[in-house]
Amino acid sequence: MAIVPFELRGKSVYVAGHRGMVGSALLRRLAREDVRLVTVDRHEVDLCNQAAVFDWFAKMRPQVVFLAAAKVGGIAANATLRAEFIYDNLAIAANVIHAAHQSGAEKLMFLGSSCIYPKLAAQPLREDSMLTGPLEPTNEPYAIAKIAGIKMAEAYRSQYGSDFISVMPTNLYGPGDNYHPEYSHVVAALIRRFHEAKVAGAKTVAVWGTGTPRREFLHADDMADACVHLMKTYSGAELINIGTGEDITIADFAGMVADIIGYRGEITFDTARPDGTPQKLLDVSRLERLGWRATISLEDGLKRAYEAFLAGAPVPAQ
Ligand SMILES: NC(=O)C1=CN([C@@H]2O[C@H](COP(=O)(O)OP(=O)(O)OC[C@H]3O[C@@H](n4cnc5c(N)ncnc54)[C@H](OP(=O)(O)O)[C@@H]3O)[C@@H](O)[C@H]2O)C=CC1
Ligand SMILES: C[C@H]1O[C@H](OP(=O)(O)OP(=O)(O)OC[C@H]2O[C@@H](n3cnc4c(=O)[nH]c(N)nc43)[C@H](O)[C@@H]2O)[C@@H](O)[C@@H](O)C1=O
Repeated sequence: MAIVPFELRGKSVYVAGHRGMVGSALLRRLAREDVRLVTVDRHEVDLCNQAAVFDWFAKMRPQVVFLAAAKVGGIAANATLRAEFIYDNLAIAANVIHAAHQSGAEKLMFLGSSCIYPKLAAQPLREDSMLTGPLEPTNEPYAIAKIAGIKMAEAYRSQYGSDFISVMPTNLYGPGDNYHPEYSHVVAALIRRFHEAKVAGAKTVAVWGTGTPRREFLHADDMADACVHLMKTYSGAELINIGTGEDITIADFAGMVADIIGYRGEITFDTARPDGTPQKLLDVSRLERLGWRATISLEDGLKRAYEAFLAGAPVPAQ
């Protein structure tokens, strides 16, 4: 995994999805770089609208693109809104990747997800395990759309020589997360639920599933730093996992969140809710060979995420 330097300095950099958790973390991180940041709000350009995306790219011609925009959600959102997850994420990937090619973007980073790996692939998950087995059913539509984006980036590199790279983040959390009571990811869901239980003096809190699945959690600010690092150092068709290299059971994680929030009641497990993938710990050896490691510990990251939650960080409309 050779380092291929890419100069960001002085470039126009478009962050697609700039209002989201990762996108806003990218804006914070890129503020430390000498770049010209370019963003466009969803009501101006819906990235599912091909003509609008093509027109905007033809006008703005961003030199560098971080494609963080997507329809995103936790296990219940993915299992329920299956058509929205596949349509929106296919459309966003196809429109933005093609527009970046048409407008001559120098480099593009596509954000995939760890759910693209087979449900029961060997752990830790290596990048070359993609498409070697069946996917986790709850998020298959989303995963298929993400795999299509990955394959698009690869195909444009092959046919046109486009410097389009794909990264596979693990589960993420942090400021600007989505706290929707049903559709959020587990970190945001438990922060909100334990906080509300503490405030209400509730005796018990139900955590979904059996508590036995294992998950790896990376703070959004670490994620943004890794993305900028890889944009500056990596060029190739191979995927790069982005994670911490450590995981925890949902049961132990729930206990950690309860302790940080100060909830002292009982934790129960609602096994009518799905567990999803039993484990999805990423092999981060490629990332480490490219010179990056996570720096925000789960405990410190959760404390920061809870502070952001309490400070009323933007919580998207329900
Ligand atoms: N969160 C996680 O645990 C993980 C996330 N990822 C990936 O990281 C990336 C960022 O995720 P995250 O920040 O958590 O997601 P968020 O939902 O916080 O942000 C997604 C952003 O995409 C924008 N967006 C969605 N659809 C459209 C559209 N049709 N047109 C324009 N903008 C649109 C949203 O805009 P608006 O706010 O205006 O709706 C939002 O700003 C995604 O590609 C996701 O797949 C990968 C692994 C884990
Ligand atoms: C990032 C990744 O995120 C999704 O996959 P996931 O990791 O399974 O998603 P999750 O964060 O929602 O759940 C993780 C685990 O947590 C348990 N769990 C407990 N209690 C709650 C709870 O209250 N809410 C949620 N959502 N989960 C809970 C839940 O039972 C499961 O075992 C993909 O759809 C896809 O989007 C993707 O790529």
